[in-house]
Amino acid sequence: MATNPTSMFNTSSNVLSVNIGTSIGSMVRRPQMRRTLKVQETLFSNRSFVPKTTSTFPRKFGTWAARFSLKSSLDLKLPFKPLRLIHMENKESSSSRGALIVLEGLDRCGKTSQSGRLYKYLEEQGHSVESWRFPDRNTGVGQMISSYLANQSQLDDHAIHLLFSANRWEKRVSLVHWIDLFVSELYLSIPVSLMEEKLKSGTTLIVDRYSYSGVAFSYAKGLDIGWCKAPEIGLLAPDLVVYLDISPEKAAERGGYGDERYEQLEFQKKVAGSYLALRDSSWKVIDATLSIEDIEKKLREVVLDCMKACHKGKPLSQLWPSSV
Ligand SMILES: Nc1ncnc2c1ncn2[C@@H]1O[C@H](COP(=O)(O)OP(=O)(O)OP(=O)(O)O)[C@@H](O)[C@H]1O
Ligand SMILES: Cc1cn([C@H]2C[C@H](O)[C@@H](COP(=O)(O)O)O2)c(=O)[nH]c1=O
Repeated sequence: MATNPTSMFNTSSNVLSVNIGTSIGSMVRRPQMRRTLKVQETLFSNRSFVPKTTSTFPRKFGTWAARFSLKSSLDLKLPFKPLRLIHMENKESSSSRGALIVLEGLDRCGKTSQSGRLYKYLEEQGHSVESWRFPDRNTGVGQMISSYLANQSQLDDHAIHLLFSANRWEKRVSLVHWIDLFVSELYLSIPVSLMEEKLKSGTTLIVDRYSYSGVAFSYAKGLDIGWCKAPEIGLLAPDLVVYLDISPEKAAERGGYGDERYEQLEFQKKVAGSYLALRDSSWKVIDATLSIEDIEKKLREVVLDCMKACHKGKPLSQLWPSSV
């Protein structure tokens, strides 16, 4: 039995498969479970809901329950058999999509300044673009992270690592799509990947820090690199990672340095070493000690190239590109 939820689903096709029988059966019998079901389905979200390797007992029970519930309890005359698969073709072509651009680097290297400038430029050029950042401190998980970074709370290194990762997973899925199953109170939620959906609809995402920060900072604390990467597996892989390269000493001279937990020279030196271990073919390195304007120019070049490739049909992929 697969242990990684994402590995249980067919991610290569643009088809959504929903085992309606099982879901309706459970929902009709125990309406209070509807919320739970949605959460479970959200956790297992991807292109197909039906795990291929799960035990058959719950599925068969769900089938029976669906038939029993729908025929006997409610005596509903539904225009479909209780158990069937819905195949929803995703009309959005994978050929013309936005790019997932990630900015990485040591604290104070200039990511936020460059994200803002890049966003403004792309928007002015008429591109559909959004600026994201991790940690997203607006969510419940993000607030715990923020309090930890501000030294207002203490957490085990593994625990904070998992919170950072959870903060990325919670931005991956949004429950915005619902299918009306012809019965007023019965709704089946279709989890939609927030990030994937945006990219497929043509929006380019500029993301200030991503999984690479997650691994680099925890690995710098001495945690096992494979362990650090594991919770990131299955998140979308960036199309481009721009590493803003600055020495820890120079970064420490910049304004605002030292405000948060990790902004300490010796630790940042270790983080710089961790980043080196993470570089792969999706990375471009830009000298972050250049003027803001020069960095901006170089950044635009690599970003526009990447956006062109995505527009032409470069497929989306998942982390982690190399073996853990
Ligand atoms: N190229 C640059 N040259 C000199 N100073 C810069 C440059 N880029 C940014 N700065 C300054 O460095 C400081 C940090 O910049 P910024 O907030 O953009 O970095 P950051 O990487 O987002 O930081 P953090 O990771 O700590 O949030 C700011 O005071 C900013 O004005
Ligand atoms: C995403 C992420 C971040 N961190 C660290 C890196 C920084 O020191 C802070 C975030 O600060 P910012 O000013 O908001 O960029 O958190 C981390 O350790 N793990 C992560 O996944």
